[in-house]
Amino acid sequence: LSSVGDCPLAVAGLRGSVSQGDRCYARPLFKAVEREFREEDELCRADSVKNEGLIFYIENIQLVDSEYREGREYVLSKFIKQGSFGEVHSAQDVNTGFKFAVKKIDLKKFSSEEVGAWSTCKSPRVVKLLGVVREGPSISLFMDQKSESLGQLIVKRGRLPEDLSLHYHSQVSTALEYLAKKRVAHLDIKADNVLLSEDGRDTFLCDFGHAERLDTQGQSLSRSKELKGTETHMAPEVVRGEPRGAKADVWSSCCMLLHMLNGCQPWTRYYTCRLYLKIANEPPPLREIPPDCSPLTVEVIKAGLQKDPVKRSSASDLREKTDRALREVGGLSNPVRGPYTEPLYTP
Ligand SMILES: Oc1ccc(F)cc1Nc1nc(-c2ccncc2)cs1
Repeated sequence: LSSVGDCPLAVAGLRGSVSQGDRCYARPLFKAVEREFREEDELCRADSVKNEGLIFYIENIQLVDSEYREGREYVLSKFIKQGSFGEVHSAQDVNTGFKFAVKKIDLKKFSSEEVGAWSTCKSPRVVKLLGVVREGPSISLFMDQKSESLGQLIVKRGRLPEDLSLHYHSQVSTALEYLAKKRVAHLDIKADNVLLSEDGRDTFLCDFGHAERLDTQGQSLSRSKELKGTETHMAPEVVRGEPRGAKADVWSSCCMLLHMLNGCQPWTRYYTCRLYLKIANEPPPLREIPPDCSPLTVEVIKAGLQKDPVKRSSASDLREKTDRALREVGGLSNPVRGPYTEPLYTP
């Protein structure tokens, strides 16, 4: 067990236990570990359940005899939500009292991309992945616990004021700028996957369950045509099964901006049927931009909801436009915990 640099890492012992090593080996190792896990005999009996994985931040998560098991080294507390491919609970380390969130994924549904893409992201705008441990037939992903998601705040407030919506959109665009530089597409950008700090002023992107790595041209390496993400926020190229990349996240971030401004997801007030065909064939949902929005906010949404990904703004262009729009409305002045405002339309 040795700590490396400022982020001691427990690297998967391919056989049996959790140990430490260097983060930069996490990804190829994780491919190997994933293969290992898959090939692993399904006969792992309860008493010989394997416990192996990577713990990135060892000071808060304490291994015991180089193992980290639910019910022993940590305990689950309340159920939080159904994340992508697994249930999310809040949890606490028995020895340190450290609280965190954990998503438990069935081994068969586990994609090494969720860890590979996430573990390369070290940005203040992306929630920290604290570690990954296999527990028999499932994989547990540990992350920093946050108080609530942007999705929950929108439900509480009905819809958000323009300045607060632009403030959050600017931060998410910053996260997308970072992901694009790291050649990662998240592919499930939505308010439920944006977590808030205690005071509600800072956002953290989470849930890389649909993430894909990008090539030097910014196109997904996975070549998968699988429909990924949340239908109301899917970009036209995604629903058409065309090559998708970082620009798909830009489209989704503007769907999220409409969700914040209106209090309802785009398309849902006009259609109840499957939306894929509407997204592919109809014009972008610009008619859903609230009439009282400032002109620069309209510019942001028009630039991000270009159906052709080539014409669509990049995350960095969109962040600049969003910051200008926020300045035009006088900056962030509304409180995060403010009054309930009736959504423009309740489905
Ligand atoms: O992909 C994950 C990997 C590990 C986790 F622990 C959680 C997630 N996914 C999500 N977690 C949340 C959430 C967490 C904590 N508080 C409020 C919401 C919303 S989506």
